Formats: sequence, structure tokens, C-alpha cells
Amino acid sequence: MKTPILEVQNVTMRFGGIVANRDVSFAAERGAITALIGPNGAGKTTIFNCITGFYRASEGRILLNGRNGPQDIGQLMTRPITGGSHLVTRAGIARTFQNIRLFKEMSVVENLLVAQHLATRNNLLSGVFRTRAYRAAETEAVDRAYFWLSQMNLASDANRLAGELPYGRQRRLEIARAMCTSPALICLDEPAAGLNPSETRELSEVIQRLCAEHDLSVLVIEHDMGLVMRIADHIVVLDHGEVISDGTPDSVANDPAVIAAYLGVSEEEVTA
Ligand SMILES: Nc1ncnc2c1ncn2[C@@H]1O[C@H](COP(=O)(O)OP(=O)(O)OP(=O)(O)O)[C@@H](O)[C@H]1O
Repeated sequence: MKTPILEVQNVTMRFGGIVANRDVSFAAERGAITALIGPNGAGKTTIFNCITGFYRASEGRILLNGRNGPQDIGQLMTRPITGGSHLVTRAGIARTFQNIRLFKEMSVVENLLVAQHLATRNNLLSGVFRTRAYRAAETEAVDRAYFWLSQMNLASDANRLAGELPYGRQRRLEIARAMCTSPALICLDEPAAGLNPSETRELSEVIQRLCAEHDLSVLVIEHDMGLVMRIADHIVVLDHGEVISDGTPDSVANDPAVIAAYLGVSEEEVTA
């Protein structure tokens, strides 16, 4: 069996007295789409924030088995002096947000160029003197931006203001921006929220294509069960901060614990 791209091991996350995640363990397979589902307040966004380096988990370990071997996300965040969530991006995890966070006053292509500054090794001096390496990195960044715009069916919008794009296109632009950092794992937080059915269908195709053609693994939080059942290879269900089911879409959809969590009744009532 292939090593999973991501291993979440016994993660607990507390906010004061609130336990948002308790002893959460699951793995995301390499080259596959893993969906994280569960009712409101189940702890999905919190575990996402731990994985993507926005929070440091109170307990447990998160391992990314990326292109440079296994990396402990908690250690990247707490590394003395240089540590932080930018190291998690460099290690190969990119994300999008539940509420779209684009630079709305910038053009579409500028949004993608900003994202790549983190990955380039240039410093102030090379910028002032416009060294050969600096110019080469700039050209590469522009080429990469246009590549991902065309992959996301956004090439014709390159020079429009990001804030002027229709909602569905803004969502795809966020994914393009994340892809510009060359991630091994992309984490999508409710990518279908606010989309109409045809935009959702286009989004499903884009996500599946990313996985199939670009050596990418996907972890997605989503409430749209139609989308989840259509694209997920593997589903992890959270409820009250804990994993209550983990398996194929079919096994999860028929799991009495999952049905009970969504209906807000006890498991015994479902099986009775
Ligand atoms: N920064 C925080 N401070 C205190 N409590 C928090 C914080 N973030 C989340 N929580 C609590 O942790 C629990 C899990 O929240 P979380 O946002 O992770 O759930 P979710 O499954 O993503 O919900 P939704 O589907 O509504 O987005 C909730 O009870 C929430 O109130």
C-alpha cells in the first residue's frame, strides 16, 4: 500500500474549556480525494486549521509525507525563529477558505503572482539590481500563473479585477492561486458554498482533473453531499469533534452512526 500523503494522529484541539477536536486520527491517500464531512460545529474547520498550520494542535501529531519526505506540521510551526505557517506551505500544503479571501482590488493574474513570492528565493538586492536570476524567476512566475489560469478555465479573465468575477470564478481563482505554490496536498474549505448547480458541476470536474493529471492529493470539507458522493474516494465523518466513521462513500452513507449524526437522533433509533 502507498504511504498516505497525510497522517493525522490522535489530534486534540482545545480552546480554553472547549474541545473542538478529540483524539482525531485519519489518513488521506496519495493521489486521491478525501472528504471531511459532519454536521455544523463538528470540528471540521478546526482540524483543517491544524493541518494547514493556522493552529498548533494541543495534542497529537500531523505528518505530511510530501516530496521532501515526512514533515511534522507542528514542528514546522514551532521551529525557533524561522517557524510558522509559511513553512507548511513550503512543505507542500496549500488551502482555500470558506469565505473567499482574494485580493479583490488586484487583477486576476496579480493575485497569482503575489502567491508565488513566498516560494521564490529572491531578496531585496536581487530585486533592486534586477539580476538574471530575478528576471528568470519573474518570467517563470508569470508562466506558472497563466498555466493555472488556463487549467481553471480562467485564461480570458487574466486582466479583470478579481473582485469583479462572478462567484464561481472567484472560487476557481482561489484554487488556481493555491496551485501556484506547487502543493502536494490541497485543502479546500467548502469550495461549493454559494455556487449554483452548473458552477458546482464545473468545480467537481476541475477538482477531479487536478487529482488525475497533476500528481495532487485533495482534502475537502464540503456540505454539498451530491458533490462529495460524486468526487470523493474516501470520506471521514466528524461529529462533536470526534471521528465517527471513515471509509468509502458507500460504507459511510450506510453507516447508522452517520445517519444518526445528520438526523440528530441516537444510533439506536436509526437501527431500530
Ligand atoms: N477560535 C475558537 N475559539 C473557541 N471555540 C472555537 C474556535 N473555533 C472553533 N470553536 C468551537 O469548536 C467547535 C468546532 O468548530 P468548527 O468551526 O471546527 O466546526 P465545523 O465542523 O467546521 O463547523 P461548520 O460546518 O459550521 O463550519 C465549535 O463548537 C466551535 O464553536
